[in-house]
Amino acid sequence: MAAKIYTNKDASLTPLKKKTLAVIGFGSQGHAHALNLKDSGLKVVIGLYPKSKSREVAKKLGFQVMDTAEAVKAADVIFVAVPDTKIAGVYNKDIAANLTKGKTLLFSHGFAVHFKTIEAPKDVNVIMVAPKGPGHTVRSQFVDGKGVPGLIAVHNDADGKAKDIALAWARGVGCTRAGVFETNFREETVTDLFGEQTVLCGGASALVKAGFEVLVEAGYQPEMAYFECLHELKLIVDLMNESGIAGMRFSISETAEWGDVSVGPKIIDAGVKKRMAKQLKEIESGKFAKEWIAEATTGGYKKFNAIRKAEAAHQIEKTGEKLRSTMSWIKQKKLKKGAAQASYISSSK
Ligand SMILES: NC(=O)C1=CN([C@@H]2O[C@H](COP(=O)(O)OP(=O)(O)OC[C@H]3O[C@@H](n4cnc5c(N)ncnc54)[C@H](OP(=O)(O)O)[C@@H]3O)[C@@H](O)[C@H]2O)C=CC1
Ligand SMILES: CC[C@](O)(C(C)=O)C(=O)O
Repeated sequence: MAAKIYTNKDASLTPLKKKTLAVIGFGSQGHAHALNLKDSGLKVVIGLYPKSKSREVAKKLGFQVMDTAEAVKAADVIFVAVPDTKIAGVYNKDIAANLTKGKTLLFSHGFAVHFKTIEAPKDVNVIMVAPKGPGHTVRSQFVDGKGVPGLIAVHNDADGKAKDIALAWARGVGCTRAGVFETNFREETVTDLFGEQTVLCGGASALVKAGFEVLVEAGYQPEMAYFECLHELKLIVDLMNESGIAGMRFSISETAEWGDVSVGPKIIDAGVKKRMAKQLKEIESGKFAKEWIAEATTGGYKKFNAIRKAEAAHQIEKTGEKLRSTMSWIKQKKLKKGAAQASYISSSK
């Protein structure tokens, strides 16, 4: 039997009405869920650590901001919207002691629960609502009357209401406008990590940079390389997003389509698939998670920060900044991780 896709008609906000919802963290996902739930008429408070720069941003948007432990105490549903490798620290310090019977712990990615960096008590619901899109898009789509599709999962159903609460949250943040699919924490965690590493973020950016470098190293202008390998990628992916690979091929020239089907598989060949399958095993075995947790904790982000610095200095970024400056409809963002990310948002309705 085909899996059910839940839409607005299958999801009621009632399980969350007259409840207090705490969003812990006000970054990419946190700010989007908080604003969308508030605009859906629900009561939301924000939990943050004392020195967070996001406290002011959240206050200006009309939220009551509390210390994390206080927000957990006050809430019926607690969305842990902090970085995956920090969840255990926040959980042990501020959440565990205040997580009394009947509360619901909610995640938008299964990393901490699946890899057991935390273990919640049995008398608490543990659920997931994972929008399949970046937080800033979860917000901008909602404001436009749309929504990004999402996944729900129930890890622990303490009171028999866990799935209804997950569906209500998915409705409140706009996911049921697009369609919601039920999964489990393992499947979401593994497929999400696989997608972002090999195709969406890791695969796509490595492919774009490789194409850019080949053209520039062969003497072509960086502006040409940027248009061909990065700018137009979005336009092509938009067509795939609207109507599949077939829809994209419908719009491109016959010459491009022949190049696509005859040359593409020689570039992304069996070797790439083999390495993708190997990476899938490393995700499944927990090897990736173990190494990433070590880098983010005992490693102090040393390797990660060095790579971030080198990547930001790549010629493609300077070329892009110059070319995007004439396209006023592309927002010019000053990107700084960890500095009140929520301030890039479109505001509350
Ligand atoms: N980014 C995305 O679009 C997606 C993220 N997810 C998941 O959502 C979760 C959150 O990720 P993301 O939104 O990217 O995170 P961000 O890095 O964007 O934001 C994290 C937030 O947590 C806050 N924070 C850090 N430490 C603490 C603490 N001790 N107590 C309270 N708040 C704290 C940060 O504070 P400050 O503002 O001061 O930095 C920030 O507001 C993760 O589980 C992630 O996997 C899932 C799908 C997509
Ligand atoms: C593709 C990256 C993502 O998995 C996402 C936006 O869904 C993430 O974790 O940020």
